[in-house]
Amino acid sequence: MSQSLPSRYQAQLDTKAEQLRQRLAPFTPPALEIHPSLPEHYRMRAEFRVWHEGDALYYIMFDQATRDKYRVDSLPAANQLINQLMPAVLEFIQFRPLLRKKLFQVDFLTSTTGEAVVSLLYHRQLEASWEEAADELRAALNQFAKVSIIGRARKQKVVLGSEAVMEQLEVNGRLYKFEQVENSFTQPNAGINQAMLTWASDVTKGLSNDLLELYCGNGNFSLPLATNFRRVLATEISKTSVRSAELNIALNQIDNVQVVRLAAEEVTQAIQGERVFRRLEGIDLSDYQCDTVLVDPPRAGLDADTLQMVSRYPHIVYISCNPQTLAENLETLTHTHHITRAALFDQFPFTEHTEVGVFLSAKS
Ligand SMILES: C[S@@+](CC[C@H](N)C(=O)[O-])C[C@H]1O[C@@H](n2cnc3c(N)ncnc32)[C@H](O)[C@@H]1O
Repeated sequence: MSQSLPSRYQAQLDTKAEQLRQRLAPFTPPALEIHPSLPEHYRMRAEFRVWHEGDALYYIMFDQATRDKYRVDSLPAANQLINQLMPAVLEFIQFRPLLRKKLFQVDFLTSTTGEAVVSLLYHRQLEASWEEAADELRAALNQFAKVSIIGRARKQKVVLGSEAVMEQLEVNGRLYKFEQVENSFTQPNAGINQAMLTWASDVTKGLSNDLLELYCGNGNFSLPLATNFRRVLATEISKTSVRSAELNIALNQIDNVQVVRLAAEEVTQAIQGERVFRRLEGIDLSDYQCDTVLVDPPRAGLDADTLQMVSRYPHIVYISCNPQTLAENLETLTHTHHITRAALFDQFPFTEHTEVGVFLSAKS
């Protein structure tokens, strides 16, 4: 008899937890805290290639191992809204050449508040008649949610509605509003994101002075953590995300977070006084007393200079989407720090991906 979904879910989580325990074992962490996800319908965004075959039109994805394409009519990992929008988009487009011609990809970005941005990507330029047809599609999809449509082609972007969804996440009983912009980084699993924010808030409770944050995205961690610190200096490389973080600070009426567009490598240069940045005009770095640093880097982890810089802070919160590069960085960080908390966040159930949070304190 085949296993039920809850027991298959638990089995995959147990495997991930065991693999992570083994990977972290050389660094003698405390007991691993485990944050399970919903077993399905947890993804707030999804991207599909579109396959044209005669009159037929369907979504495809690619097998990670073989790169073979396979047809996708629904995606259990994606939330209900995406699963409603998926067939509705294709049915509408199938016999409308204006919308269908040279369409090669459809992206869905949704929020728990019932908003969606559907992006249609084309290998052709989009004319005014495309816009009229896309408006009709938007009206048809509005029965499911507040839907915006974006048409993308080479050097062209047409926005019908908004480029973003407005997400709401609850951390320690407070609701935070986050603008999440199409085509820029946002955490895909809203429930797990909420768990990560609550965990980061918990591990930094009782710390004093200021927080330095690298890779802050749209201010996802910056805003909920602002209550634990006197001030937060949050940095990020992407212009879109920095603009979004600034908007999110205003939306949530938070007055102790400053966002600056700086790559992690540039933060190191600025802090060490090696380079002066116009983007830091009006900000006196020596005014900040950052005893804590939070990093949430891409899969590559921290570069050598950032790693050295981070290791000089008494407290480090490290959020990682790649246990392998986390372990490589921990080989350096555990010379000066020990791990006082470690958590597995099952951001991507039934995949080989594991999200990890580690809190380190300087050895006395
Ligand atoms: C894993 S995401 C985390 C974003 C954010 N902390 C969140 O929770 O949504 C990594 C972020 O790092 C940014 N990034 C990538 N390379 C960077 C670099 N060299 N310096 C600074 N930020 C970078 C990306 O734009 C992205 O927003």
